[in-house]
Amino acid sequence: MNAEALIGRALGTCTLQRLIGQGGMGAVYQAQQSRPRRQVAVKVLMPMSPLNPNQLAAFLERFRRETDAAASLDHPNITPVHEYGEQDGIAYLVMPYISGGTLRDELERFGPLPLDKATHYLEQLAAALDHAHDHGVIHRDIKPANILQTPEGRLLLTDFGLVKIVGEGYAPQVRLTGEGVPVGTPDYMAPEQVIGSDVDQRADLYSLGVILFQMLTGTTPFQGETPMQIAAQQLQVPPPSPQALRPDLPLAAAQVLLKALAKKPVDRYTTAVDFAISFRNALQSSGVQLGVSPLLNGVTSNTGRIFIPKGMLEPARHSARIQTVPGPTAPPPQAEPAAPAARGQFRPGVLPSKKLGQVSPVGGGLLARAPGIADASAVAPADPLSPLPIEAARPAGGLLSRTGKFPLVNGTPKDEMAQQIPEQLSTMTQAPQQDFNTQFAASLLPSTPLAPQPESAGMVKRNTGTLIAPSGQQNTGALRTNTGSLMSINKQQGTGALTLTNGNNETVKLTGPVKVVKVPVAGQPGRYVTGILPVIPADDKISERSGVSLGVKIISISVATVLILLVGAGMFWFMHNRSSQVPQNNTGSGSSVTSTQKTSGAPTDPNILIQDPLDHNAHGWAETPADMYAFKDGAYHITNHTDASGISLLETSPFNGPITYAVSMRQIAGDANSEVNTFGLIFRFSQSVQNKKQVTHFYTFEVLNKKGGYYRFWKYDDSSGDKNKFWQQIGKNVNLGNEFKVGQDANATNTLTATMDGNKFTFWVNGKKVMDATDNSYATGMVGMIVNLKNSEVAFRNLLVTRGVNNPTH
Ligand SMILES: Nc1ncnc2c1ncn2[C@@H]1O[C@H](COP(=O)(O)OP(=O)(O)OP(=O)(O)O)[C@@H](O)[C@H]1O
Repeated sequence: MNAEALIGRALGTCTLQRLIGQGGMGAVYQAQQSRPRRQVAVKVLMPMSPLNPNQLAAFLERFRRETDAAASLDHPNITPVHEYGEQDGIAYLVMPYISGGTLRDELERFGPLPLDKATHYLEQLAAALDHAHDHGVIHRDIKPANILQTPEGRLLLTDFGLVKIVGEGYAPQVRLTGEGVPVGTPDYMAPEQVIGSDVDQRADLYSLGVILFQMLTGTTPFQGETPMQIAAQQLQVPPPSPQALRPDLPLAAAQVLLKALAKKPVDRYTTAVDFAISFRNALQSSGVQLGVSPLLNGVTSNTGRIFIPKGMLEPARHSARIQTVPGPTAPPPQAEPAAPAARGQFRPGVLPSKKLGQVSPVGGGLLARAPGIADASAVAPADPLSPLPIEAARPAGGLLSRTGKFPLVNGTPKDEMAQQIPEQLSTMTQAPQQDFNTQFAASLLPSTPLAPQPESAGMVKRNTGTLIAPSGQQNTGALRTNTGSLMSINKQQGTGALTLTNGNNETVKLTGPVKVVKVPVAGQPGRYVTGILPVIPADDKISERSGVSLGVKIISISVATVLILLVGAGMFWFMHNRSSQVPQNNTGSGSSVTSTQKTSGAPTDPNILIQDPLDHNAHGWAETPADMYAFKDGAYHITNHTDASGISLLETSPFNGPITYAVSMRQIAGDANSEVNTFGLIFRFSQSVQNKKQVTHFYTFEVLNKKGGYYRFWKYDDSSGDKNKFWQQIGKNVNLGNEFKVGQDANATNTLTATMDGNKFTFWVNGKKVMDATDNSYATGMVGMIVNLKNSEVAFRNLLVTRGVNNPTH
C-alpha cells in the first residue's frame, strides 16, 4: 500500500493530514479528529505482504483481539489508544499526537545517557511493562523507536502487541529475511523470539535489558551486517561487558543488566519492576546518587488517577525498596568524610573491615579511632613464621569499586559461570520442537565471525588483545573459535547434513538440523574449538522425509566429530609449533621493556593469554581517580590514599585452567616501619550475586617490603557476612630471602609470579620458588594488583598471563 496515497482520506472520525513516518508494520499520520475535535496520530497497519480474503479476515480478527487488549491499558507510560477500527480492509488505531520524538531520536542525538536519567527511563518503562503484563499483554517489540516522549520528557511505550497482529503466521526467518518484507530489527529480540518459540513477559524484559544496555553504552549489545547475524548472537553469544563500554557503571549494576540479558528466560528477572528496582539498588549501593524513583512514588496517570505500580505496597516489595542489595562493599568507615552513603546503603568500593579490636592499620581508619588499639607498626609479630592475627597486617578493608573499573563479571554466580556456555549450547542443541526452528537456528550461524567467543567460563573477552581476527578469511564460511583461530566448516561433509551455501548474506546455511558443540583441543586443557554437528531430529519425520536412516546419521555424527577433533588437533599442532618460536614467559625486572613486550595488542604466542607492558593503558585499566591510578614513567602506578586496600583488576575474562601470572613491581613510596607495607598479586577474583547479596572472592600473594619482611598468601571471601572471617591466611609467612630486593630505590624491582593449577599454587619471586600452597576455594577469576598501605605507591610493569604452569626463569 502506498502510504502517501492515504493522505486526505477519512478513517472513522479522523482525516489523515500528514505522513509522520512509516515503519515495519504500518504508517503513522498526523490527523484531525472531528469528535472530539483534536489533533491525533493515526497508525494504519499494513500486513507484511498482500493478503488473500481469508488471510485478511484472520488479520483483522487478530487486530481486533490484540488491539482490544492493548487499548484497555491505562498507564502513564503507555500511549493510550483513543479508538480503533477497520474501514475498507484498512485497520487503524487513533492515538494522541505525541510531539517529543522517540527515545531512538534521543539516543541517536546524545548517545549514552547519564546514569540517573537511564534509571528513570528504565523505571518508567518497567512500570509500563508490569502494568501490561499484569493485564496479560506482552509487547513483543520493545525498542527505542517504539518509545515516544512527551515534550516534558515522559516516556510512552507504544505499539503494544502490534507485531503479533502484523507478524503472526510468519516464521521468524521470514520476518528476518523474507524478500520484500519489512524487516524488524532483531537487535532487541530475546533469544526465544529469534527461534520463534512461545514468549512470555520475560521476552519483554530481555528487550528492556537491551534498551538499558543501549541507554548506558550508546550501543546495543550485538552488531552485525545482517539481521540474521545479530539474531545469531542473541542466541549464542554472551553480551559484552557493559562496564567495558561504560566505565562508571558499578559492577553490581552491570550484573543486574546482564541478568536481564540472560539467554534463558528462567535466568532473568520475573518482573520488569524487579529488574528496575534491582538496578536502582545496585547503583545506590555503589554510591551513585539518584533522584526519587517514580516506582516508589505515585505518578499521575493519563486519567489523573494516582497510579501505584503493582506490588509496591506489598511487604515484600516494600522491603525490597528499602533494603539495598549489598554490593562488594561494606558500611563505610564512619569517620571517612568521603563516605556519603545513606543509612542502609554502602559506599562503593570498600571491602568490609576485618580488624575488630586488634591492631589497627597504619594511617588510622575505622579501627584507629577505636580506643585502646595500638598502631600496627608498633607491634612486632611474636613468631614471624606463624600467621599473624589477621588483624595485624591487613588494612581496614579493600578498595574495590571506587573507580567503577571492575572486571567483567557476568552477573552469574561463580559456580554457574563455568556452565554457562555449555548450557547455552545445550539449549541450542536440544532436540527441536519444530524442524524449522532448528533449521532456522542453524541458518543463523554466520560465516563472518561473531563477537569474540568466550572462554569456557562464559565470559566475553574484551580489550584483552588476545583475540586475533585473521584477516582475509572472514567470508570463508568459518566459525571463529574462542582462541582467535578460524575453524573451517567442512563444505561438503559427505554426510549431506552440512552444506555451505554461502549466499549473499554470507551465512552458513545447513540443509539439516545441527547442534553447536565445543570440542576440547587435544593437549590443551581448558581450550575448545567450536563446531557444528548434525543432530538426529527428535521428530522422525525429518529422517523419513530425507530418507536417511538413523544408522547413517549416527555415522555422520561420528564422522563429523572425528573431523572436528582432527581440526582441533591440527590447530593444536600448528599453534604448538608456533608457540615454540616465541619466549614462554616474560617476567623481566621491569626496569626494561623488550620489544616483544611492547606489543600489548595481540600476542603471537597462543599460550600467552595477556601480555601487557603496562607502559600505557592497553587493557582498560582503571585510571580514575587520577591520584590513585596513573600510567607514568613507563609503568602503571597504584597509589593508595585510603585505609583500605587499593586494587586494580584486569578487565577481561576470568582465567581458568592452569595459568602462570607474573607482574614486576617496585614500591615508589611506602613505610618500611609498617606491617601493612604490603603489595602484590591478586588473582581468581570473582563476584557473584548470591541470595540477592553480592559476594566477592579472591586470592592475593603479597610481600611485606621491609627488612625482615615476608610473603603471605591470602584468601578473601565475604559470603559469610562476618567481617572477622573475610580474610584468611593460607599457610604460613615465608621470610624474605636474598631473592627479594627490599626498599624503594630504582633497583628494588621484583617480579612476583603465581602459578596455579586447580588447587595447587606456587609462588616465585625473581625466579626463585618461595612458597607452595594448596587451596580449593576458587577455581577461576580475574587477575590484578593490590597495594595495601595508605599513602604507599607501587609501580607495576610487564604483566604476563600464560596458559599452563610455567616455571619462571627470573
Ligand atoms: N502517537 C504518535 N505521535 C507522534 N508520532 C508518532 C506516534 N506514533 C508513532 N509516531 C512516529 O511515527 C513514525 C513511524 O512510526 P512506526 O511505529 O510506524 O514506525 P517505527 O516505530 O519507526 O518502526 P516499526 O513499525 O518497525 O516499529 C515514527 O517516527 C514515530 O515516532
